[in-house]
Amino acid sequence: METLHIALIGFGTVGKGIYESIEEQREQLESLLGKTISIDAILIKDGDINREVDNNVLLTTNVEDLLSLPQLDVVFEAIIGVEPARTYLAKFIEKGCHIVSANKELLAHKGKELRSLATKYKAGLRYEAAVAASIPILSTLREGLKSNQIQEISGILNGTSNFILSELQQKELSFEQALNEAKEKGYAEADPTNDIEGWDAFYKILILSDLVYGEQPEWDRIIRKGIDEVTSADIKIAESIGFRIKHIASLTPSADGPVISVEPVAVTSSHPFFHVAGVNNALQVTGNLAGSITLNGPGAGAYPTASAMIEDLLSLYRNSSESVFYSPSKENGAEVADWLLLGEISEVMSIELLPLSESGAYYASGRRSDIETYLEQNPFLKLYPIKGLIKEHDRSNLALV
Ligand SMILES: NC(=O)C1=CN([C@@H]2O[C@H](COP(=O)(O)OP(=O)(O)OC[C@H]3O[C@@H](n4cnc5c(N)ncnc54)[C@H](OP(=O)(O)O)[C@@H]3O)[C@@H](O)[C@H]2O)C=CC1
Ligand SMILES: N[C@@H](CC=O)C(=O)O
Repeated sequence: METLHIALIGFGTVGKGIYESIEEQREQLESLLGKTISIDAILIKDGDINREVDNNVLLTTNVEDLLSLPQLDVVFEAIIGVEPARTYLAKFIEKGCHIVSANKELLAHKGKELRSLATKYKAGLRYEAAVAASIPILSTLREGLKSNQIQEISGILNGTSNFILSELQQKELSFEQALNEAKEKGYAEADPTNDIEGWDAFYKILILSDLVYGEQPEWDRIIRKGIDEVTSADIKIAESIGFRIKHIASLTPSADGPVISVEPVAVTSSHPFFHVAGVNNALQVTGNLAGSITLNGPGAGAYPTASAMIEDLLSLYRNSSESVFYSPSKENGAEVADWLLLGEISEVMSIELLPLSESGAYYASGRRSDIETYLEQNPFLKLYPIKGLIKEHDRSNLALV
């Protein structure tokens, strides 16, 4: 049988997960590929750490050692940030190697450049793991919803944030304790700023925007908030009146291009994200023909991420197209939305607020810009968009709480 020569860049949570998963599934993979697999080399940063890998694998801190291998078919990249990953991948693509990456920061910034380089050098570039780890959202969009116009994608896209919010909701833990647990489990990035400030979900939704609409909005026009300002008190008040706070990224088309928001949202029990707990991610995709489809599964961790990357490896040896583009209609989606406001009202304004509890929770309906104007005069109020249905009888019931 022919041999498929592989190298790994990065041997942390994800890199190790890929190595172990290939060993675990070797027989099945080789039978699916019709080739034997050889992991020839691994690039790491710290040459002093002892790594449990086969003696035949070249462990190196010098990328040139990988570039000078006599044959290299596929490079798995799992390091952090744009550089040096971009420079390394460009060199491998120029050699005609296929790339499988999990690096969402790199792909949000440089995906377009790498995709055109890959086309030029006839190399495959896959990155399913970069968005929602094990959930096959990119292949669902590419392969399963090609004939649809995608009207909305919304998702819980950061496993660490969902894990922390769930822990705060279910247990008497501090934010720091929950974050430390997420680090220990390999969900959070080494520097978790990207997770808790919403950057990680921001990069992921940008990758989806590129894939579905062929473009990204201007970054400074995107609302991006993390979970760093969500308190246990917010979570408990919301819970007591039937809401759950979730960190959600949304993508919709508009006449002016894609519109994105990334922020904590109050979801009602009717919404499919209400019960998405722990490290799980979920995506709701609305297609004009298919209607709304929800996918739910592990959004971080060694093996869920390795699963997506190994599926990418298999897809490289099948024929499948790189992207699905759809031109949105000229109509913008409805701008009026439902809002949950938590906190103290200092100045009354001409906006209808429905009290939802005695401990400072209010419902409002209106345009974001109007509500935000209201907030300028009421700095002690926090705003959460609501997702899920609010029926009239729910509103009056809640008002009595
Ligand atoms: N953890 C997860 O659940 C998921 C992570 N991802 C993405 O996968 C990537 C890797 O994440 P993760 O495995 O968690 O990160 P880790 O911090 O666990 O591992 C990073 C690895 O990259 C290596 N590395 C860092 N810089 C360099 C460099 N310049 N040259 C060579 N190797 C380098 C490190 O080497 P050394 O060991 O020597 O320090 C380490 O092995 C990130 O882009 C992340 O966003 C995507 C989906 C899920
Ligand atoms: N740190 C990320 C890892 C997966 O992308 C997360 O928590 O979702």
